[in-house]
Amino acid sequence: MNASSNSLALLTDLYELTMAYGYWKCGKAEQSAAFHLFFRKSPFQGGYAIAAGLEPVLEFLRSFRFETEDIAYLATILGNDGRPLFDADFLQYLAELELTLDLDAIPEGTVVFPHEPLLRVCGPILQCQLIETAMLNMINFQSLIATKASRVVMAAQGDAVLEFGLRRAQGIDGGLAASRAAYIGGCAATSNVLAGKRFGIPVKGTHAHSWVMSFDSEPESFAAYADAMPNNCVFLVDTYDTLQGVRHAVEVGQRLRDAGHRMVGIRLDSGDLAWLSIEARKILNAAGFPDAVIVASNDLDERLIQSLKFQGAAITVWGVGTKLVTAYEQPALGGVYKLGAIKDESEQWQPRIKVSEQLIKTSTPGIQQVRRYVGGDGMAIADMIYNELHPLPETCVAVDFQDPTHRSQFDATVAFEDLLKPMIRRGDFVGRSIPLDEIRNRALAQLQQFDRTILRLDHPHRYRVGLEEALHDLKAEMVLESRQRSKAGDEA
Ligand SMILES: Nc1ncnc2c1ncn2[C@@H]1O[C@H](COP(=O)(O)OP(=O)(O)OP(=O)(O)O)[C@@H](O)[C@H]1O
Ligand SMILES: O=P(O)(O)OC[C@H]1O[C@H](OP(=O)(O)OP(=O)(O)O)[C@H](O)[C@@H]1O
Ligand SMILES: O=C(O)c1cccnc1
Repeated sequence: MNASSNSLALLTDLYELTMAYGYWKCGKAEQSAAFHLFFRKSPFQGGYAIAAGLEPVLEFLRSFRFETEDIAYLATILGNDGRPLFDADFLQYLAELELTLDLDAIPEGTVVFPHEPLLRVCGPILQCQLIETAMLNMINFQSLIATKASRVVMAAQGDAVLEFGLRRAQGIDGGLAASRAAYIGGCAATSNVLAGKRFGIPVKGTHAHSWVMSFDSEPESFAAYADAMPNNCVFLVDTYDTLQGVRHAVEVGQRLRDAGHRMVGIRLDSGDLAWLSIEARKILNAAGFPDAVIVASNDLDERLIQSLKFQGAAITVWGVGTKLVTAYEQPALGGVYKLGAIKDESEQWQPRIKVSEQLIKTSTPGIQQVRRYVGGDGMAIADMIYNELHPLPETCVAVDFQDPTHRSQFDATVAFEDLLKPMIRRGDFVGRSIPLDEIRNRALAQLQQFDRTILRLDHPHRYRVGLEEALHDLKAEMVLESRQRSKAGDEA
């Protein structure tokens, strides 16, 4: 019997399971821990990211359990000694395991910055560890693509961006997840029909060169397309001679108009997109089609779109595929998942730190929350990461992450929002499932809260993210202690 399940409990790195086994063996399985998922550097040389991937994480957690066939598989894994890696009793423990974790998360579509916890997981350390890899996988990829999309959409300056990436995406899940994330980042539609069905994203498309090539002539191909879909005609005009193609589109467009329909526009997919679009616009306008859209595609990304805008291109809709869905110039967001605190035998939280030679890689201790201060004009002023284990003073001081000599003060009159929201408590979902359109609107609205100097594509102005002073001091103390301990160890 193959009771097929949606659970992805085995979607993990083996070391999560070996650690889980270790925790179980040494009696630490139920010890409470707090982990944070964050990235250290904004992608694409930019200054921000768009949080995405939470809904799939919630789905993963909702369906998380080790099925009979998962347990049977785990029983077949052998260690280096050729014996089963895991005890039967441990596998029985996994078979009965139900997650009892707390999860707080920054909602999808929020503008986020390096070092800010996008997710905070509290509960039995064994459970925290078992879900690490899958959560990183989902948040890293979708946040990366949502960010890429938001840059592309920003470069398009209000023109629609269509996501055309499925055929060159990183596999099936990469294609689906990318379409979802690209929509969050502001794309208007996708060519990916399954993503449309699954996530409710608008689907749009034109036609390929093969359509034109399958007829004896281009006009014949356009006419046949118009017969089949008189209200959905965006003619691909560059199969042979692009400007001649535009004239052929115009001829068919006039026939459509005479029959009471409307040609939507044309698509350019090769050649000098700036020059061709300007010439095509002249032809379309002269023929009485000033509203016909000009779609462009061909290896576009945010920089090329910016350049084409600079050149005065008359493109009104941008079809962007490969470079968007593969995050071509930076194919991964380096999100990590670090332990911030653990409870001791007397149930007191003890902060923990991972010290690194590189200050940027030294983790932040405590149970963290992110506070975003907002000015009277609605613009974000700065973010402050604080430790929920310590009460905040009336006036908070945020010590800049990169430059500790820079400190900002926020008294009780400054408006703020705490970004991490309760999603799961003791295994039960307590958040709200947010429709994708609402997430997308949140991202678009959030971007308005940040100065364009912060959002610009390259060498952006740095938005201030700081550690609340007491947390900054705790971190500094813990780093010093750790250094002293290792020095003492060296000397002993
Ligand atoms: N005006 C422009 N400014 C900057 N880059 C452009 C401009 N027009 C097109 N490009 C880009 O130049 C690259 C090459 O385009 P081009 O159409 O010459 O080659 P191609 O795609 O190999 O053509 P074909 O499909 O006909 O073989 C593409 O990435 C395209 O987006
Ligand atoms: O360049 P991208 O940003 O990835 O956008 C998608 C590309 O995919 C299609 O080309 P393809 O050659 O696959 O098919 P076609 O015959 O429709 O041009 C389309 O014409 C675009 O050029
Ligand atoms: O509809 C289109 O024009 C399209 C779809 C996928 C890839 N390239 C183009």
